[in-house]
Amino acid sequence: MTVVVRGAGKQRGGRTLWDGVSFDVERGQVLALTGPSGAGKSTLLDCVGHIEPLDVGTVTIAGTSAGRSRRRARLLRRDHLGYLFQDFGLVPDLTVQANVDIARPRGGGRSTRGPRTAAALERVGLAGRGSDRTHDLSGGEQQRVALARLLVKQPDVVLADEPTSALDEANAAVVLELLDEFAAGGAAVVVATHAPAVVAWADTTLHLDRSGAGRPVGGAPRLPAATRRPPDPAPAPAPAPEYVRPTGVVAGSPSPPEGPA
Ligand SMILES: Nc1ncnc2c1ncn2[C@@H]1O[C@H](COP(=O)(O)OP(=O)(O)OP(=O)(O)O)[C@@H](O)[C@H]1O
Repeated sequence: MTVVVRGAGKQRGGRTLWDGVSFDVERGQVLALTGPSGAGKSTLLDCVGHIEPLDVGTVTIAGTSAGRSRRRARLLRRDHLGYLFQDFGLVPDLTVQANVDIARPRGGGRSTRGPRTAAALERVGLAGRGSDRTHDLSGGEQQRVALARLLVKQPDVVLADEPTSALDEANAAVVLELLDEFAAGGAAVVVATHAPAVVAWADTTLHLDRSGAGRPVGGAPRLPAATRRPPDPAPAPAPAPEYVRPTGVVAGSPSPPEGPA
């Protein structure tokens, strides 16, 4: 099990965002975190990502629990975790190449960095753009740079916060396709999202209901692969491009929540 969350709770401004949250994400599985705005999806993602601590409970990543140790949390971030942030998480004054080179590649030393970066940029459609300044790129292009960084890093766990919300359909399809590849390669993927198409694409859903108790009311059984596709697009002047998750992706089932039902 790559991600194991048990009895997690978090308060913000004196309010319980969520409490008693428990879930597992296996290798190759995609979990969608859903819930209304302010329910604490991004905060839960940050806690799983060891960007901020839980108030109570535990998060175990690839068999390691950092507990209260900042050093262990930093090592988990470095060695196992990869992020797609809503604001792309890039350094605006650096070039595209430098932003991808920030990633610490799994296996291989510095000598492999250049070729890996070049291959990753080509994979996301940014070949030849390595010397561009990041702040000159469109939002979709910046998200592609962030994806290239993940391709170099190849993390065990990919955490994505609204990864398609600022993108047009073509760029959103690229993001889901790449996230699919990470899952197919054995990563556990957790996506905070409002997008019905992303929820339909994911294997399982964990719903934060903003009840104060903050328990996950979701954890829907994984849809059969054949039905795991975005819903038919609403009638529109032009048909929306649609991304269908390929079959054969390894995926598991969610563990029942441990919190109060
Ligand atoms: N650094 C912070 N300090 C205090 N409160 C915060 C902080 N960050 C977020 N919050 C509050 O915590 C609550 C949960 O925020 P969060 O961004 O996790 O929700 P969300 O479900 O991801 O929302 P959205 O769908 O709008 O992105 C909100 O009420 C927010 O105002």
